[in-house]
Amino acid sequence: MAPNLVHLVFLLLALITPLILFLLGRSRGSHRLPPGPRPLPVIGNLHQLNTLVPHRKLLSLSRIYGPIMQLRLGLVPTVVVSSPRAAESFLKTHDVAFSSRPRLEVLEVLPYRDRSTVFSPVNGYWRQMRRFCVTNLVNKDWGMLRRETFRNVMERIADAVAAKGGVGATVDVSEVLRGGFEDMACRMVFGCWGEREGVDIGTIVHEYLMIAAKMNTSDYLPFLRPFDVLGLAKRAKKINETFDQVIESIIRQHDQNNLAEQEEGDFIRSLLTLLGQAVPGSNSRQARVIDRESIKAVLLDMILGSFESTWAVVEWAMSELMRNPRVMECLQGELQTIVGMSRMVEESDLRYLDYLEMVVKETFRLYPPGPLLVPHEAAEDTVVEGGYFIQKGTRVFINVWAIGRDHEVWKENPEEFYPERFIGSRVDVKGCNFELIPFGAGRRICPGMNVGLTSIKLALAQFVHCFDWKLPTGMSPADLDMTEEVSLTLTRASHLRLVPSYRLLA
Ligand code: HEM
Repeated sequence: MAPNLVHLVFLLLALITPLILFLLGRSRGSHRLPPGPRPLPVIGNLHQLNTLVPHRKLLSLSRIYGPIMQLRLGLVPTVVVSSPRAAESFLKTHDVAFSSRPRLEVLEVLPYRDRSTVFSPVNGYWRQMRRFCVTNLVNKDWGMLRRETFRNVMERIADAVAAKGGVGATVDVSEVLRGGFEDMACRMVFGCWGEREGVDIGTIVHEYLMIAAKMNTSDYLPFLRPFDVLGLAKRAKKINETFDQVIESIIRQHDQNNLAEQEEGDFIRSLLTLLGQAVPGSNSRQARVIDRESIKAVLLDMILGSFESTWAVVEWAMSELMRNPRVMECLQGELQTIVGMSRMVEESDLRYLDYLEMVVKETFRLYPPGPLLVPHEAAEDTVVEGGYFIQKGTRVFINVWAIGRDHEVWKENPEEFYPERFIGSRVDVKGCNFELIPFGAGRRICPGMNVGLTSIKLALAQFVHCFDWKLPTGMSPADLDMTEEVSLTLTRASHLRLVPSYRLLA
């Protein structure tokens, strides 16, 4: 678009926005809106979130304006929730009203956009597909796969150590973790390894998460949609074509074989048995029957959900253990006592590893993989905690990252990695204690929570039990770079590189 036209559009909006807002304000009657920073014409508070780490900026704003804070991002009213009590009001007391999802622009270019369960409103289609995934994927017994995956990962590390004569090999822990978890996710969801037709599925997933996480101007200033200002729609189209080719080839492979001879645990084959089934309560935008697009959408949902969120937690936990040798020593001591030094950790050991449990909770508190959850949207006008009025259509961010640092809750030095804070505490991560909700809570709580948690615990236990770890020569714990990168997932910006040595008896 010619620059003059863009200026004209902005000028017009600058003139009419106050009027629209005035009219919207009148229709709220006497209700009280949450406090928040004053928005600018047209862009609202978008300029305040122009950062790579919006959860941090939102925390500092909430310290000024309170745990329920109203912003205007472009034309979209947005509420940010930053305390356990406020989160409970949105995700439990008014769960029905806030379980919807906004329609993001990048989704519009996906051919199966209306079939995604992650971005579907709460309806019959969402319920049916989510239930199906829980029964046929998430609740399956993945013990053997996990055992094999982490045994392979440990062997790869041992090979690296052996190649250097037993000492001094530097291992890219981030890369090893990512590889192991991605292969495991691909085998669970697709029944194949993470590379397909020369395409690395992990790279596709990362690109999707990066695109979905960008503060896309067109989502907030819808009149800019035709111009794809940040080029995100173009990127989404491209990555989608690649994903579609990969997923078609995987489905065809499962399709060619006889469906009657269904192998136990083959998720795609189970999904294919749904083809043509009617969807209860489907709306006009979604499928009335389950079709091939629905199957692809669900596969994309599951692979997006299960990739980065898992390995990122182990990566952060290992980083904190390197910065806190005392905690590492306690954890290794527990493993030595409970598991012994002559074998690797088994899944059946996990229930006895209380200190490991606390280390994992502490990692989730400081590094929740989804720092703002997936955005929710108000499906109806609602009055929440504190008597604040939340208008239908308001976008809702739950700042889980800020809740994990709430001074009112985590009184003893919230910034410190201190697993012992959970001794004698009943707080867990499963969505009932709103001070720690890395998986969300309520209707939209992560369906992959149990499988994710077990994989994380087993991976971390193996890393710490099978090897001793040092920082590369010349580096002290304080030198470790802890800079964050946010796609939809909070990961380390730089790879974690460490030097392992054998720990278990041969
Ligand atoms: C440590 C591992 C994981 C973490 C921390 C995590 C976290 C989350 C979070 C925060 C949400 C959004 C909740 C909300 O909007 O309120 C979510 C949703 C979701 N997760 Fe996970 N997740 C993990 C593992 C998994 C796995 C292994 C799968 C699949 C097997 C999965 C599949 C999904 C799906 C499909 C949704 C969308 C649910 C919906 O909108 O109804 N996640 N997850």
